[in-house]
Formats: sequence, structure tokens, C-alpha cells
Amino acid sequence: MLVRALVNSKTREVNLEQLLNLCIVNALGRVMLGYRVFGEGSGASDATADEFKAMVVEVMDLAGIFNIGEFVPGLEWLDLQGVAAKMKKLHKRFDTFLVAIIEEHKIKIAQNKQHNHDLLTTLISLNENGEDESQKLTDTEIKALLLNMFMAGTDTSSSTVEWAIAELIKHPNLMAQVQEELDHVVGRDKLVSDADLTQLTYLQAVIKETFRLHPSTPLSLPRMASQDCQINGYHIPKGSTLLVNVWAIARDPDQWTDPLEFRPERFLPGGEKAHVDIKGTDFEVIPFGAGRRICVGMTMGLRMVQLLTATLVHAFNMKLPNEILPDKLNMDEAYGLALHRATPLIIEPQPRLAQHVYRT
Ligand code: HEM
Repeated sequence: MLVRALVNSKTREVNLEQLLNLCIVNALGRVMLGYRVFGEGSGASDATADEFKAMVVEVMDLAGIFNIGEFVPGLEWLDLQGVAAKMKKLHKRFDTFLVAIIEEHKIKIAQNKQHNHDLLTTLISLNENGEDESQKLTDTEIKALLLNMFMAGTDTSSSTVEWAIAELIKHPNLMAQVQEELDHVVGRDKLVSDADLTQLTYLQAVIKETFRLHPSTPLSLPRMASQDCQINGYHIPKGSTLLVNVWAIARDPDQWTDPLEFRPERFLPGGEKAHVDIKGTDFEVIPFGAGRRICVGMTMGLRMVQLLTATLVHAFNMKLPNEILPDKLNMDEAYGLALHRATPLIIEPQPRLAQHVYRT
């Protein structure tokens, strides 16, 4: 869908983030619901997709606001910035969206038309066939689970791909190395597939470096101390909210040489961090968190980011519009719970594979 949408794009300039969001929600939709959520897959603009995307972005922005009421509990009821009121409104919009999806699924199951082994079918069957009451999920719990997965999986994955592509455009020599590796491993007669990923060592290093410099949830997700404890000599009272600054940890000059430089080689054999992975066991880079509440979608998220980045770089050369030079590309970050680019990445894609590849 990604390649088709870019090749068929009516405009020369493409807003990559919008398109990536659509692809990722559709990929999550296929796992969770058994079908694509949006569009017929052509990548054409879709009002429902835009509405969903707007809701996800709004919730991330609202969650990232420094809400005075959360830090001065006496003021919470005043909702001075209107955050709670906006959240409640948004909740209603999400609820309508999800109720429609669940009802449609139930009808299909009742008519025996739901043959996929998707997550929602499993959740509904637990709801209906759970052996005792404690095993049954309510519709509210199912809605919460779906929302949790869609929310946690969409923006995080799409913004990482967008940062990876931006870094590669900014560093044409690195882009050339990734393309060379892809041409060597995959060739120019077909698209890269899931099965090729393990052989794409340089691409994997690029993705790790992207997660290091641009972790999609820079303060991870808030945790609450369940009991009084001491961390590094600091007393943490029970009930405190704790934020782990994943962004700062991965730029710590005591841990990383030239931490602000985008340098994938550090993760390659012989590099300073050759044995460091990003899956929660090496604490100097933990974009998916760590421990018992580590991201549940890590494997899928990582796979999507690798495959989408590889597909874009393999299938297209990418130019910036208006003759902007690569080294002038704006890399500023926007403020919010998720780490977005301050300005969306607009590209002019130019196909670079054999023509027949784009017709499949
Ligand atoms: C690039 C992609 C992703 C990144 C960087 C990411 C990052 C994170 C982080 C940092 C956390 C908090 C972990 C902690 O508290 O230690 C988290 C939690 C979570 N993620 Fe992801 N995530 C990604 C993709 C996904 C996907 C694709 C899904 C679903 C299919 C997903 C579902 C979740 C859920 C449900 C939680 C909450 C887990 C819990 O505490 O119960 N994530 N993610």
C-alpha cells in the first residue's frame, strides 16, 4: 500500500507522516480486527482515517500538557487549562468509533462471516465463552484494550520511521549505504520483505540509532511508586509519579561518544555499542521501556519500523521540496507525550526499482 500510494500520488510532494499513519493503523487493524481500518489500500485521502489520526494526535498532545492540576491537587477540580474537559470530549468521540467496530464484528461472528483469527474475535469469544464470570471481558474492557493498542502502536511507530527517513535524507552518505545493502541483499527486481530483515545489518543499526536519538515516548510512560523506596540515595514516597527520561539517558555523554551525532556505526561489529540492543536489557537505550511493563507491542513495532523504513529507502530516492538542501532539513522536535517533528517531513519520491515492481 505504501509503495502504491507513493507511486500513484497525484502531487509530487508527499506528507510522509500522514501516509505512514494510515499504513500502520491498517497493519494494526489487520492483526487486531482482521481487516484494514481505512480505505481500500490505495492510500487516497480518507475522512475516517483523518478523523482517527486527529484523535490520536489530540490525545498525545493533551497527555503531554503540563497540567497544573496534577501537580497542585487542590487546583485539580478547577481544570484551569481545560485539559480534563477536552479529554472527556475526546473520549466520547473514541467511544463512538470503537462501539461501531465492535458491533460490526459481533454481527459478522453471529452470521458466521468472521473467519479471521484476529485479536478482537478472541476477545469477544472470551467475553461470550469465558468459563467463569471472572474470565469474561466486558465490552468496556475490550474497548479499552483496542484503544490502548491502537493508541500505543500508531504514532510511536510512524514518528520513528519519519525520523529515520529524515536522518537518512540529512546524511546522504548513510542513505547510500542503506540502499547499497538493500540492493545487494534484495536486488532491484522485487520489494524488500519481512524475511530479508535479518540480513540487513546496516539498516538495523540505522533503526537503533534512530530509536536512540528520537525515542518516540521521550519520558516513557508515567509509573507510580507502589511503596516507599530509595533510588540512588533519593527517597521516593509511595504514590509518587515517576518519569524515566529515556531521551536524556540515550544522550548521556558518559555513555555515548558524540551523543548528538547520528552515527549508526556505533551499533555495528567493532563499534562502541556493538552488543547493545534496544529491547529493554541495556539501560542506556530503552525506547520501549524495560521490566515487567515493557511495551507489549515491541516485536511488532520494531518489525513495522524496520520494514517500512527499508521499503521506502529501497523503492525510492527521496528529495526535499523547494530545492531545500539535505543539511538544511529542520530537525526540531515538537512538545508532547510523543516525540514528533516540529515540521512534518515532506518528500518528493522518485522510483528506483525495476518498473514492474511498482505494478504488483
Ligand atoms: C516504535 C514503536 C513503539 C514504541 C517506541 C513503543 C514504546 C512504548 C513504551 C516506552 C512503553 C512504556 C513502557 C514502560 O512503561 O516501561 C509502551 C507501552 C505500551 N505499548 Fe508500545 N511502543 C511501540 C509500539 C507499540 C505497538 C505496535 C503496540 C501494540 C500493538 C504497543 C502497545 C503498547 C501497550 C499496550 C503498552 C502499555 C503496556 C502496559 O504497561 O500495560 N506499542 N510502548
